[in-house]
Amino acid sequence: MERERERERERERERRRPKGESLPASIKRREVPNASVAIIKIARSLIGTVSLSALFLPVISTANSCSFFVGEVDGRKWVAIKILLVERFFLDYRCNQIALQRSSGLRAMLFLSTKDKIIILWSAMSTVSDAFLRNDSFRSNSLRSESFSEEKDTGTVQEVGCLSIIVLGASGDLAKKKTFPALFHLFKQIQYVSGSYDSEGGFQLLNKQISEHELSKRSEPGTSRRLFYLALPPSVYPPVCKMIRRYCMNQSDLGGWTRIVVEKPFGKDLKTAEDLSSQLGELFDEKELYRIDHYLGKELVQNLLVLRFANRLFLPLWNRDNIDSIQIVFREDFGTEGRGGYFDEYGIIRDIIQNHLLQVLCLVAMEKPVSLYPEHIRDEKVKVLQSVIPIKFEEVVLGQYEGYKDDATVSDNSNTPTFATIVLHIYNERWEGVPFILKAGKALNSRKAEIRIQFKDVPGDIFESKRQGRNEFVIRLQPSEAMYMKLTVKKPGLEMSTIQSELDLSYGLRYQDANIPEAYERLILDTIRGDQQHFVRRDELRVAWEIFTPLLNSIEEGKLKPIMYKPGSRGPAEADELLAKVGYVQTHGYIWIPATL
Ligand SMILES: NC(=O)C1=CN([C@@H]2O[C@H](COP(=O)(O)OP(=O)(O)OC[C@H]3O[C@@H](n4cnc5c(N)ncnc54)[C@H](OP(=O)(O)O)[C@@H]3O)[C@@H](O)[C@H]2O)C=CC1
Ligand SMILES: O=C1O[C@H](COP(=O)(O)O)[C@@H](O)[C@H](O)[C@H]1O
Repeated sequence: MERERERERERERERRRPKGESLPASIKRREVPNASVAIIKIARSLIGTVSLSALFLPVISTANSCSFFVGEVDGRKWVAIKILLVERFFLDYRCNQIALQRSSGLRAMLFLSTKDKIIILWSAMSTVSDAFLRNDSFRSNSLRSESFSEEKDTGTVQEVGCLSIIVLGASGDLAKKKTFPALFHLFKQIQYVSGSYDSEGGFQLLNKQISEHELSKRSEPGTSRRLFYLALPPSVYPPVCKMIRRYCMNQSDLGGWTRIVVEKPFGKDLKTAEDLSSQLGELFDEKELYRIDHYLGKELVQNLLVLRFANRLFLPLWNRDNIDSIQIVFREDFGTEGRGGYFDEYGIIRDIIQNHLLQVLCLVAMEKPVSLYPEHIRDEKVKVLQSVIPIKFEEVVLGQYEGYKDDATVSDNSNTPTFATIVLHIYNERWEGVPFILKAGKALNSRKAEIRIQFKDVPGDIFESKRQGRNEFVIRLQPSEAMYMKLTVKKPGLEMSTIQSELDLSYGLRYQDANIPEAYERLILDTIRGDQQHFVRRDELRVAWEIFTPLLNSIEEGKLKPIMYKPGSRGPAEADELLAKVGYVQTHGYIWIPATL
């Protein structure tokens, strides 16, 4: 109540405050409701070539109101725009864009006194952008331009050309479920062109249609941007990419580009993945290829680096001295549902573990990157993967749910696992001896994805609290994003006894007004920005396959067989036994009581 009253008082103070008050004399604030055009005009007149590209327009025009701040420091003009009711991502993106346009101006702004209103405003936007600003704004311009390679790619040329996103595989399951909803949410404009993937005429027609579209948008030759999204089976990637290379490349010498987004599965094992990489590598540079893994676009996955490296609290704890085991878990409460044919060829290890869970493992286990520059992050991910030692088959439990083979598209004697628990070990200074347990299953009793970090027992425990359970730090990726730390506390009351409780950061409660974007929306925007941080690099992919290929071969040869489990169960009991064997201690009697406001 008191907090609410204080907030109300603050709102009232804000209402009464004359506009511009408490800003330095050289800074003016203007309120502009629904003002995309006005903002662009004013920004242009102020700092010349501000490019608020097509991407910004829908964002700004859907915002409820915009405030922008203009100022002059040491004779240099700058502008900062605050858009209300817009997702955090766009704020970050916009900040970057302004930084790109006038990095000297922005830095001048940040060099103002920390009590300055502007800094408070920017910090208030979001912790992530705050961290970004603090980390990045004081870096050299060359590093910044590397991080946001649009600028690097295009030199001094602004990206103003027409943007076309071409989805190949438009009638498929992935396009329907993920790609189109994300694109529609972002751009609300979709045209459909039909043609065959192996016909030259089809791609010539496609090129004609895109060119006409670009002309209709008055895009200067050389500036247009074409993003090809391959929502296709990997077998057709090479022929389709050849056609794109031959018939659909745009003239890109004035800041335009062509980029290719490829979906998993990137191959079936080390050899097929490497063959595919080589074939695509002959047609496109690595910087043109975006291997998408949508788990890297999830809010709490993107939070991992901030959590680990922006919080002093975790730095000394995050290692073998304190952590006993780490689980990365994916559970789905439905089966293959019409995707049996695809799934039977790939199985749960290729579908979920080799990509999504392994990517999460990288972010949990990697060392601190030199900077947030995408290549520095991906270098660290590769290093941690290279430190994974060969999987021991006795530390693997496979399962298949009863009824899986009833699907007409699944072979009657299928050996394909729909469930797997696999223990990985990372042989380095930080993690030797800590099991990383990757668990994934379909048709289980619940749907969730989480990271569970279990700490070691307290040495010399005078409270004997270990019987209450160990400390666990849980990062729940979905559903209902949350981070919570299970702690032992004194049971409230006269008695000196202990109970399990939690420090709980439930996103739904803490960030009630925040709109968490879909993973695909973020990643598509990243491809347009040219930011490859959240995409899988070729060498990363190769090591990921090196880790799992021997196990996959043994399953294919029938040397390892899945244990049957009931749909709607926890999966094979042997999986929980394996967990106990590698040291996981389940907490009993812990009851979570959700907080209320
Ligand atoms: N902010 C929030 O939303 C919070 C929510 N909670 C909720 O409180 C509940 C309890 O939390 P918590 O203790 O962390 O999670 P759970 O009790 O769900 O699971 C804890 C661990 O025990 C394992 N486990 C569960 N059942 C068995 C079993 N029968 N045999 C062997 N292992 C088992 C789980 O495996 P597996 O991963 O396979 O299920 C998991 O590793 C959960 O529902 C949680 O979501 C708690 C705190 C905060
Ligand atoms: O990549 C895949 O992911 C989905 C699960 O995605 P989520 O974002 O809902 O967790 C899974 O159902 C599918 O089998 C797999 O191919």
